Amino acid sequence: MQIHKFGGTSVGNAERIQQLVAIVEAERKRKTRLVVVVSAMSGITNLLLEATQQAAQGEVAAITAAGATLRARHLEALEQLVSDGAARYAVAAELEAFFDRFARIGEGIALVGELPPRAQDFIAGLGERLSARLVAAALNSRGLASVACDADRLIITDDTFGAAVPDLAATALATRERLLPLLDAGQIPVVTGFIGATPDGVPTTLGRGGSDYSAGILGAALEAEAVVIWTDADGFMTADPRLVADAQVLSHISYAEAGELAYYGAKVLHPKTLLPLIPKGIPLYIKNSFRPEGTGTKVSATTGDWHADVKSVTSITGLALLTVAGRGMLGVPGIAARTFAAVAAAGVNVLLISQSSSENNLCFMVEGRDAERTRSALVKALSLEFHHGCVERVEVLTPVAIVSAVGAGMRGRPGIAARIFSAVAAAPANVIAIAQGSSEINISFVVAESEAAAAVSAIHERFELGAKGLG
Ligand SMILES: Nc1ncnc2c1ncn2[C@@H]1O[C@H](COP(=O)(O)OP(=O)(O)O)[C@@H](O)[C@H]1O
Ligand SMILES: N[C@@H](CC(=O)OP(=O)(O)O)C(=O)O
Repeated sequence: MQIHKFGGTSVGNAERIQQLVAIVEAERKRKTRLVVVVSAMSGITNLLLEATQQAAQGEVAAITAAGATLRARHLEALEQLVSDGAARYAVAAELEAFFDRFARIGEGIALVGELPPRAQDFIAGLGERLSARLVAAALNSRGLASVACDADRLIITDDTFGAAVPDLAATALATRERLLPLLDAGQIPVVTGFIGATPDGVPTTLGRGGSDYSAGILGAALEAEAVVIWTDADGFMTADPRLVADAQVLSHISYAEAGELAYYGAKVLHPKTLLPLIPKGIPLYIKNSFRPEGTGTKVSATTGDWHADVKSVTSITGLALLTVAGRGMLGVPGIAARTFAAVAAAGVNVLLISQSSSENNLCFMVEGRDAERTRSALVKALSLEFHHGCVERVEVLTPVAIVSAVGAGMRGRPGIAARIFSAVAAAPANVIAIAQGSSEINISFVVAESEAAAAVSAIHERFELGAKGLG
């Protein structure tokens, strides 16, 4: 049994869904038991969230406008995908019920002028409920028996709306109980990615981009033999192909390498996807739905791509660097603990940490949108340190980017950092802060956002990642 997940671009319109059907048909010939996981059509999650946020400001017209786009995109695709009138009518009626719920909840939000997290999560996951029905209808009209399944009856989570944490044991039970009979009956379940529900059935979401994670969770629950992520890139590449024209596909990398790459900006995979798969040793494949004949990338416990050092360079932009500084910080215990406790209490995610060895400067990276909130939380939490003069400043530098060089072959090999930083200096790009984990498979550093692309290209070139052609 395999899980095949299709991202927003791969279900973005009728033509893309036809391509999905062709892929599933070909895979079905190789494997009888398949589970399909789908994201919302590209742009739909943003449309839904932006409209409800505007509604919460009292702009009810935003709901009407978004509702019209939602309806047009899905009904137009349905029209092209299902020729049988009765079948189309039945699916259209299901979709209409969701459009109606969106309008009613949206109007309610505008009326009360507030967007409760619970309502936000329900709205955020509507796109997946719609696309799952479209995809199942398209598969059925091609003679591939399918049924749309809402994951709020499969993936059981806590109630952290917007970033819900799955209960893997409860999920395995629910998923096996509901999906195995469908698979036994020769059906293809088409499961909504991104969404789950609390044990009492309140819908949640797994975090933006979380449909990949859904595929990983379902893969582990069903003990799949493989999880395949269909996206719009050929696989994990030596760099983002939008930044480096001669980036190459990596044919086989390890879970650890893929985890680092995903965490540090390779958007082809949500960083949490591998977590449920690793303990079970289930391999994951990334493949391009625009070029299904390509070999893609295999991700497993071992690494097949032999490469002596750096394998891939990634970057994340739109970040801010916060620095807590003061000459009096030297030898004062607990400043780091108080700093990060305050950051955690503000609900802010830290992407990288670096401390100068003289201990008078501690810096870390957060998303740009969290910068001001983090700064004020720190000024408040460190008020005693300010008072005693051991902390003198909390500074924000933005926009900055993290650039990361990743490769299992970097471990224990001297001279890699020197080659990375001489390439970056020649780019030219100025390195603001550096971090290396003790796993030694990743060196990350901070540059001004405007210099990130040049730094990525310079490392890619220095390590001959384009020319060599890995794998
Ligand atoms: N190292 C990398 N390897 C491959 N793709 C990358 C890498 N870094 C960034 N990307 C980008 O990630 C994009 C895929 O992410 P996304 O559009 O979110 O996919 P989907 O909608 O299918 O979930 C690719 O188009 C590619 O430009
Ligand atoms: N639709 C959701 C979940 C998702 O994973 O989408 P995609 O696979 O298109 O990145 C989002 O936009 O966050």
